[in-house]
Amino acid sequence: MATKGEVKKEVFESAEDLAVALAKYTAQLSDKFCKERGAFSVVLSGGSLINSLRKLVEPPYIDSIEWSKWHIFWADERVVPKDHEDSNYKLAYDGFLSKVPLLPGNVYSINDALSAEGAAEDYETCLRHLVKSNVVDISAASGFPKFDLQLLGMGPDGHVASLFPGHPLVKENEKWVTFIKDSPKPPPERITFTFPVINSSAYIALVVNGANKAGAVQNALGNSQNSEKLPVAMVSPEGELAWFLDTAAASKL
Ligand SMILES: O=C(O)[C@H](O)[C@@H](O)[C@H](O)[C@H](O)COP(=O)(O)O
Repeated sequence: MATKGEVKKEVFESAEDLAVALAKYTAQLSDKFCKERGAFSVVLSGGSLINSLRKLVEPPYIDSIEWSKWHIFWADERVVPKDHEDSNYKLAYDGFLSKVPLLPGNVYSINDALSAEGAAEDYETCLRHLVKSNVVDISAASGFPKFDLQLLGMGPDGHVASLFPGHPLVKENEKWVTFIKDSPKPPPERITFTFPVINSSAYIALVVNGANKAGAVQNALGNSQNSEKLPVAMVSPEGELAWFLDTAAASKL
């Protein structure tokens, strides 16, 4: 069990080693939460993270994980139809979700018929129902939903979810889910979890690879004195933060 506020960091020689370790970590947490709560709430983001989850769809995990107890959410989603190439849902579905026996009703994608603002409100309403029914835990400390595991990537600029450096959304501290219409990374319209929701998590895995991310990793984990904190450096869950880095991303540490 994690110590409150514990930060772990592991650096992997290859993408393969990282994927193996991430699958093991996720499967162990799945066991723990399925036993303790009868459910496992898992938050995905987009990007290369989905490929890093590829070992979960293979033995032994494909057979040993209690997939019917998983509930899948998105830390951020682009406001595009679910079959659009830019959709984080489509990315996750094609690369991961369609390959494991989840219950379709346990996959909480955004309502793609709504505007960005409407979709964010609708997603927050959905989360509030799931907190009431105990599918999603609530943090006694913050009053925000407490997801069992958030699997987050990071952009080269240090963004996490759709919380970008210097953007006012980084400071949102009331809403659970909000929207952005001027994302510096296309597409411009997205919905995103806010920092209080990210930081109420029981476990967060930050999965980061590539030399173009070394500076942002240094900002979060190194001794960068005068640089302003990037969003990734504000990730500080109630529970455990585990960094999964490749050697290139860790090269400035
Ligand atoms: O909607 C998005 O744009 C993604 O969710 C985004 O937040 C992603 O996780 C990072 O940009 C890392 O992406 P890579 O791992 O592909 O660099």
